[in-house]
Amino acid sequence: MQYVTLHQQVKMPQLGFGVWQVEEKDAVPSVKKAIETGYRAIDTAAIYKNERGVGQAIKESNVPREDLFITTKVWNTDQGYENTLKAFDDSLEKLGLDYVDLYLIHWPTPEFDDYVETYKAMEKLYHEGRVKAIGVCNFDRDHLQRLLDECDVIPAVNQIECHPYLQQKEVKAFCEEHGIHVEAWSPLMQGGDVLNREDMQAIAQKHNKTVAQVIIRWHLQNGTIVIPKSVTPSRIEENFDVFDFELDEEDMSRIKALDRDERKGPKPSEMNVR
Ligand SMILES: NC(=O)C1=CN([C@@H]2O[C@H](COP(=O)(O)OP(=O)(O)OC[C@H]3O[C@@H](n4cnc5c(N)ncnc54)[C@H](OP(=O)(O)O)[C@@H]3O)[C@@H](O)[C@H]2O)C=CC1
Ligand SMILES: O=C1CO[C@H](CO)[C@@H](O)[C@@H]1O
Repeated sequence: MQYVTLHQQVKMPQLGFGVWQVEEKDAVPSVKKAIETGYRAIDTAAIYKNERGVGQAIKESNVPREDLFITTKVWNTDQGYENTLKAFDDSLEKLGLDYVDLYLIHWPTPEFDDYVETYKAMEKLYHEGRVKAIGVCNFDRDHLQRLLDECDVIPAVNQIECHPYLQQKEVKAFCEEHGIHVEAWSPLMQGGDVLNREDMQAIAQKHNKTVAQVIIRWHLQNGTIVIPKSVTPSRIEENFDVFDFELDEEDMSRIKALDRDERKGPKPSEMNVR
């Protein structure tokens, strides 16, 4: 496993396991399978409604807590200082843990203008040692700049939609400049068309790998943290089997050329749902 070191000197596995759209009852076998396979980082969120299942799988895995890296997120309706503290307690209780490794703001929802207060509550949790690191999701440069100007703890991570069709050059450059790690959500474009492209299949065949493995490898070689989701045991294994090959410069530049600003999710500035 490869790790990145976050601002808070915490080590985070660069490859983790995402659990959006994994129902509570399926979260237990899926997360247990992931941990057995070797994943040590799990990415959940209050809104995924599976924190109890994730917590149960963690317990049943018998892997020491300190060897696991658990991320959860504060949902839009729980933003604001006091609400965030309550939402965190609720997530912790559901997970059955006494700390989480990374706590993230799920969306900036800029029209409500309360992500700074939300982040300040997360700073309190960080100073109390109840979260090892804090960060954000779906923050554009101007949202990040406000946190840098008005808060004390630099976000450890910005988790954003990122895959070959949406390579996020601008936000990535800003994050790199400020030492904020980029984490890719929907790294496989939710299992979409990109997996069926002939040019991607040619790269995969060259390395005797699948297109999904090539894309995960591309994220890793770009220095991005990556959290593919699957409830299919063979794919859970496949997505982890990416440490025995390397894409060459030609492969990397062919994938780079696929960037076309195509999203699966909303633009951060336009996601103002509460
Ligand atoms: N912060 C945020 O706003 C967001 C965060 N996320 C996080 O990122 C994680 C990953 O993103 P997600 O949107 O789930 O999408 P992914 O890009 O990880 O794709 C998941 C889909 O691809 C399929 N799949 C997985 N592996 C393979 C494979 N090897 N070959 C073919 N198909 C495959 C899965 O099918 P199956 O399960 O049936 O095997 C599933 O349908 C989420 O689970 C969540 O933790 C996601 C969205 C937004
Ligand atoms: O992580 C995510 C998946 O679930 C949410 C909706 O229920 C999305 O908005 C979010 O980006």
